[in-house]
Amino acid sequence: MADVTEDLRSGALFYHRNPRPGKIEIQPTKPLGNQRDLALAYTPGVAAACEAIAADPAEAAGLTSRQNLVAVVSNGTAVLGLGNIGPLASKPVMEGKSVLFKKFAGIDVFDIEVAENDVDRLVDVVAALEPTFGGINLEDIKAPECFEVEERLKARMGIPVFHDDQHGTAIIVAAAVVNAMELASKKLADIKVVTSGAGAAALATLNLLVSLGVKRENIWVTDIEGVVYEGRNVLMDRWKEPYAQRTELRTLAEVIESADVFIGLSAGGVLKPEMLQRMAPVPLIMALANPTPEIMPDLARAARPDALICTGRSDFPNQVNNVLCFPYIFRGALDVAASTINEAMKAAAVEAIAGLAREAPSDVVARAYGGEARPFGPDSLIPSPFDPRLILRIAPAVAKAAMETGVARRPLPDLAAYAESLGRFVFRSGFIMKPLFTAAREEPKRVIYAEGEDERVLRAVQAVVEERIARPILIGRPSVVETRLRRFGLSMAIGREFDLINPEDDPRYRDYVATYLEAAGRKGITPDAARTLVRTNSTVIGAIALRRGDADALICGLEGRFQSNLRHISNILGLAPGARQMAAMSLLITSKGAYFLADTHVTAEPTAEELADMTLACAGHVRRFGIEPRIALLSHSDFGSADTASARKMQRALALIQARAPGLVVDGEMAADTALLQTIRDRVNPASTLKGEANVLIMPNLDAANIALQIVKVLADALPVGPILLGPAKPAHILTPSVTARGIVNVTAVAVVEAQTRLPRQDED
Ligand SMILES: NC(=O)C1=CN([C@@H]2O[C@H](COP(=O)(O)OP(=O)(O)OC[C@H]3O[C@@H](n4cnc5c(N)ncnc54)[C@H](OP(=O)(O)O)[C@@H]3O)[C@@H](O)[C@H]2O)C=CC1
Ligand SMILES: CC(=O)C(=O)O
Ligand SMILES: [Mg+2]
Repeated sequence: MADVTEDLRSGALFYHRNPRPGKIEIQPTKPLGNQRDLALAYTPGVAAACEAIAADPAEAAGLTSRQNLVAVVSNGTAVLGLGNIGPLASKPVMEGKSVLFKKFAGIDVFDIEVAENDVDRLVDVVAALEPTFGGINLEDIKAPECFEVEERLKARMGIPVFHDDQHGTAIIVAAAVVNAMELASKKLADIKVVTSGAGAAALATLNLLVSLGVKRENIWVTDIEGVVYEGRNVLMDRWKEPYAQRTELRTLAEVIESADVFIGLSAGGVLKPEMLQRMAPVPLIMALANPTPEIMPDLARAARPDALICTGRSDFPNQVNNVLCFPYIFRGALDVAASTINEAMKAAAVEAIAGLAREAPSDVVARAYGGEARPFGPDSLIPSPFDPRLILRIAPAVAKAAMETGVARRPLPDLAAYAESLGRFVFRSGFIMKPLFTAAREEPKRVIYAEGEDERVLRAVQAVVEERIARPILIGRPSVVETRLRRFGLSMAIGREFDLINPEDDPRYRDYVATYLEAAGRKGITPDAARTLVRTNSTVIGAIALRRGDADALICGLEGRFQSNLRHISNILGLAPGARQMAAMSLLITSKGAYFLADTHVTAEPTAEELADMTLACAGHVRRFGIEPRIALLSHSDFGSADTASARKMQRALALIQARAPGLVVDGEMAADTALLQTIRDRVNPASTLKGEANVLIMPNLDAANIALQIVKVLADALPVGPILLGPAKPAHILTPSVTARGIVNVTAVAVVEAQTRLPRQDED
């Protein structure tokens, strides 16, 4: 493998071998834990599902996984740019495509490698798979056979058939061309396009570009035989024929003269630096062969500093790869049960992808690329594959186009709701956070961010502004904030979308010192210390601003220790009426559901009274998520099975809680599995007042809570939200240094809703 380092090669082999061979497995989606499940899933119960489908084939969509199942089919004749390596050797690529379908769009895939090169027989094999699948993705089948295979399958099958190397590639190349021509101020109708390659990807790309306005007479095609010209009879076919030029020119080196766009979909290294010299000003060079591009970007850049350069690889800017398209075009098609993927659906995908690149980059993109996400420009012509907005934009656009062109068998009643529902594939926090975002948007509050110069805060604040959930106030130096906004390509501006407190120069400085001394003068803060801290400690500044009513909520904690931030907040804000101490609740969003844990960050050994306080405070917060709390007081002991001090403490806490909030669903002390599984609870204590799975887990001490939080977070790949600070007089949250921008946005929504509806006194629950 040229241009793939030995390090990457051995790393890839290790990756594929360990911890078990391959990249994908199949998981059941229903329990099969007992005799009854067996009778439902298999015989005799399964007969009911079979009969329903026999009576009405449309029932298959609701009774089987077919509607979310795609076949990635290859015969291994044009595997990447590796050529005809056969179906077995193609399997790693097909498994890879399957993983991408699943990870990016939640689509299940069987990869099907077929040892068959005869077009008739290959068509028969694939067509016969129709009962199994909701869609067919043909992959790495060489031209010209691939054209006929696809055409005939489309005619025969009632489900989408999509040759990814043709159309996935065409769509993403077209999006990049559209954007590049905008940057270069060139019109599609005027540009000269030259290809290297006249295969599946190249010809489909040219067909799409022609439909978008590129003139056929301005297109010059070359392949292994050189220029495709009128009268050539070697390696010609009816798909190349429309691009044959009446010309004496015979080589790529000749036809590249004055070209605006080079599209390489052939083989590594065929484009030479001297050829680039002769291209038009601001040429677009798309060297898309995998794994080795037609020219390496550094060589191209050296030859043409003004060029816009794309490759198919993830290790260079502008990765033009069909992964940006195929998961999402299928998502949209499957979700409306489209009978086909037609031209309108492809055009919608081009427009969605091109448009997305022109939006400001998201924080998730930035994280995936180590802070290297760029705003729209020469090095960011198209979105990155990790842009979470791809699915949100492409799938609805495709579904809409399918509906408008009458190929959607199950049109969606509400496209906006559909687009929103796709968030589940992106932010696992999307659904559970939804009620808070909606509520926050109804009455945005002023939220102050202590670490206003931090990249994550800036990216989060851009999202907060776009989501319209708060009016942000950043603590930071204006020059630093402005420079960083520019560097990260964020469009918001000081005074327009957000306000700033400059710690080095703020007219309210004296007032803030006075407020600080009034709040904390009797808590060991001397006037000298107050003057210094009000200049240097952003948590102190933020808390004072909150106390004075200059803001409605505070978010801090990206810097400094949790306990020291907590001390400042306690000193300056004090406790809410009825609260006896602070506590922290953390939300963990797992694939099994959402769980709230307390006290994960504040009190090392809470008393029974403190546990009762925090439980009631947690219950109030959990309801803000639209969730009815089902609370378990956890212990090593199960309903009295052990007579230890900590078990007795939890029992006492239960009595206190029940006395103060008789209606609350709470029980304990119990073990964690008893809390989470009704079946165990039925056995251990059938009389438990807790029914169903607990969603609020109160831990006996800080160690247990924090350790459980971190273990579940890591092992279950759970998404944490919080910590959510319980007990301060005004909404203030101390995040942890590892928080992400998305985490900051989530806690902002929590804080805004909290500011809108301060908790009732804890014993009013
Ligand atoms: N970045 C991306 O997303 C994608 C990239 N690709 C890449 O594009 C390339 C082609 O894929 P695909 O269209 O599926 O394959 P095909 O086999 O259908 O087409 C290959 C084409 O390249 C031509 N070709 C091969 N070697 C040379 C050469 N040395 N000089 C000029 N032309 C040559 C072939 O010519 P002939 O037929 O005359 O031999 C043929 O026209 C691969 O490298 C693949 O990895 C493909 C899909 C997506
Ligand atoms: C990306 C891809 O599909 C290919 O190179 O074949
Ligand atoms: Mg391919």
